Amino acid sequence: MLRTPRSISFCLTWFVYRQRALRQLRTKPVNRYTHKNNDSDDKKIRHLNESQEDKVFFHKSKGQHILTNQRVLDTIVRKSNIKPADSVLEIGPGTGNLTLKLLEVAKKVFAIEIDKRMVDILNKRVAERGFQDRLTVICKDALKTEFPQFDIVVANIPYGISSPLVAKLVYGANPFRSATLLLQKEFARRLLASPGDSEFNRLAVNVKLVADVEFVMDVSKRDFLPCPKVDSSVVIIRPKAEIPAVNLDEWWAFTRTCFTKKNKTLGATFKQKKKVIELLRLSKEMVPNSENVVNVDSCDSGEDDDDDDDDNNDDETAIEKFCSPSCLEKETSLYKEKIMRVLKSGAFEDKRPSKLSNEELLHLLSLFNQAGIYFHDQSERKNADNVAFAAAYSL
Ligand SMILES: C[S@@+](CC[C@H](N)C(=O)[O-])C[C@H]1O[C@@H](n2cnc3c(N)ncnc32)[C@H](O)[C@@H]1O
Repeated sequence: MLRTPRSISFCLTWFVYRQRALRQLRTKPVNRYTHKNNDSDDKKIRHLNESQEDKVFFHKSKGQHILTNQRVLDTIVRKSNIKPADSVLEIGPGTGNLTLKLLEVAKKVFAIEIDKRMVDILNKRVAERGFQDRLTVICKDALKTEFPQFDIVVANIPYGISSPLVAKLVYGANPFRSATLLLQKEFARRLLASPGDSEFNRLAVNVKLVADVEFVMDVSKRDFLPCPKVDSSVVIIRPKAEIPAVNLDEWWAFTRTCFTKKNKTLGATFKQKKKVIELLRLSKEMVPNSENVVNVDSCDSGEDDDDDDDDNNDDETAIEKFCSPSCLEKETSLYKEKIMRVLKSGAFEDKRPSKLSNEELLHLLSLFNQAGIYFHDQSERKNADNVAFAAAYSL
């Protein structure tokens, strides 16, 4: 009899505590700085953050994972081979762990950071060390900002912008010696991949056209605060002294076509009706009535002919203004034959893009262009400034 009230009271107490604990869990910021280890730099950062009026929380959406392993930071700086007269560009300095090390060896550091809270912490730490005269912080989105002149790049970048950022660097207007980048491991593997590797894709092809990529080291996720879900790697990208004479817009459009399905044979890719119509439409827009395509006048009106491929309606509508449905069928079929002739002439029909070197791909593109087949409207703008570039191209 006496036991019942006590157990009810116990249950009630347990329930209240549980509700309170659940509420706390729900209100706790997801990326709160909670990681514990004994690394001295870790303590420094936590102390630094706690000394701020507003405590700093790290945002996953901005890729805010702070590198705290001193050995890794030192290796990155050492491998970057920074000369005393060098200006270094750092993308995403965060709280400044890497920036402080860069300032010890470089003449000048330009740091582009999107988060004002990080900029405040960075400026404070840099001023404490007396380096403020050699640091210029640009509080903007690195993809939407013109880069200043720099000699080399050293950065632990936010992984979410890896592809457009690498594109902006290697295809941008600023000449530079090298870029030492800490990247997501899988992304780094794709940059390093060679023809025939499973990771080899359009990114590798496009970067390899203009730069060499060297592997430096893998970095464990445990070396970051807060700890990310993925491991990382450091690579060095070095722009090539000479790059092939190729229209880059044409090259990107060509590699985009070839690598849509990188393991399909080129014959299968270029046989697709949608692809043929796309290329036919482009050739008509560039050179209406050119000898590259069948003359519209030579086609009969053929209004009774059916087209049974509904998938291609958009492309077909786009070129309807040029000819009737039956004429389109004939033109498409003749254009397909022309494309296949080019592939056969270079023995490319049965080859897969994932196994081709850049030299082979360049050769195929030149064969297409010689035959009057283009992948990008040659009359369109050629020199994108590097801000527009990053927005427009993702490798
Ligand atoms: C991975 S953290 C690196 C922090 C620091 N470099 C380190 O190694 O500890 C990436 C940093 O990039 C910043 N960031 C994210 N998106 C950015 C962008 N689009 N432009 C510039 N900075 C950005 C984040 O706020 C964050 O501070």
